[in-house]
Amino acid sequence: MSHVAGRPVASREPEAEPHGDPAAAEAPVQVRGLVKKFGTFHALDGVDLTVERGTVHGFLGPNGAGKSTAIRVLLGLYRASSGTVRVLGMDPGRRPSEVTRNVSYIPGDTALWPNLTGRQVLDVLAGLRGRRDAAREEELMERFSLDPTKKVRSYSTGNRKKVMLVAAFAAPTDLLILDEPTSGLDPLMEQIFQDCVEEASAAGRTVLLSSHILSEVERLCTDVTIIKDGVVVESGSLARLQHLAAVEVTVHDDDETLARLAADLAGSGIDTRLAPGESPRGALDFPVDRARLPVVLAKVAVAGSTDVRVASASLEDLFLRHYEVDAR
Ligand SMILES: Nc1ncnc2c1ncn2[C@@H]1O[C@H](COP(=O)(O)OP(=O)(O)OP(=O)(O)O)[C@@H](O)[C@H]1O
Repeated sequence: MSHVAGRPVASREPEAEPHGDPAAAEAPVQVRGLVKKFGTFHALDGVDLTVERGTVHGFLGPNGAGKSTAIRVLLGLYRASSGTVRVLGMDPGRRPSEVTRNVSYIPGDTALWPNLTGRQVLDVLAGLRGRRDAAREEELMERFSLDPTKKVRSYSTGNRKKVMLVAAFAAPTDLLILDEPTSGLDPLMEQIFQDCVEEASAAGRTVLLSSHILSEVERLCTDVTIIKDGVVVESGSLARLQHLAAVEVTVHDDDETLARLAADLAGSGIDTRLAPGESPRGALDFPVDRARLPVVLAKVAVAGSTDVRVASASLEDLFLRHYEVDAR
């Protein structure tokens, strides 16, 4: 296998879809009504997902929501039970090898060949793909501080992940599908990962990023899809979803004024999270639907409070809304 080390590997099969093809004009990932059953269990139950060209799209959801299953269908590793799936203009169920050759994929569980060195793994992966940017691989190995001469079995979890990161970012692909790519990375490497995603995006590459690290998604992603129990519960641009979600209102004043305001708001059905008889202790801090904000501000004005702050929901607020329903 090491015979291909350090030099470009010739393509053994024809390219999937040349650029300029009508397929190049459509969104790199288009999924409609995707159902994936394991026996009678619906792991995915009618999922729609569109990842537009050049975007970094966050794919979020609680454990067991169906993210990895959906990603495996995108790569042709699982067959869809029903629905339509197009990746780079191809049906991965019918052309799995062409899809995998043209997509940089980091699986959630990084099982590599234990007897190969990091470099030999990169050789194999590049050989399977049929195209390689060896100079970029060297640069990324340096940035991720990866010693490619060690055998995989001696690598830590983080170092195994780095081999996949180097292979994914260095490969000359237009689409990266990354399934929890930073699990096991230390904060410094996480930072380098984020830089690499931003560089990929700046170069016009499209990224689908499954992650549990909300700060990572908030920094990197333009769009998000949140999935739960195999069903999409939110999807769209992050800015729009944050706009539609509840806002957080904070009012500072003396306790007497705040207690009066809380009672007034409660009379209009707005819960300020202040239990009966509880002191506001200098601040009221509560979420409210954006549509009801004018009512809240009118009551704040009547109370005579002037120290008021309104903040958009964070991705965490958005996400926890769905988690909290789960916990009930
Ligand atoms: N090969 C399989 N056979 C049977 N059930 C499976 C299989 N793969 C996944 N599942 C089930 O499908 C559901 C979705 O799993 P999946 O791994 O896609 O979730 P996930 O969103 O990636 O979760 P996590 O965040 O924990 O990685 C789970 O209930 C899981 O147990």
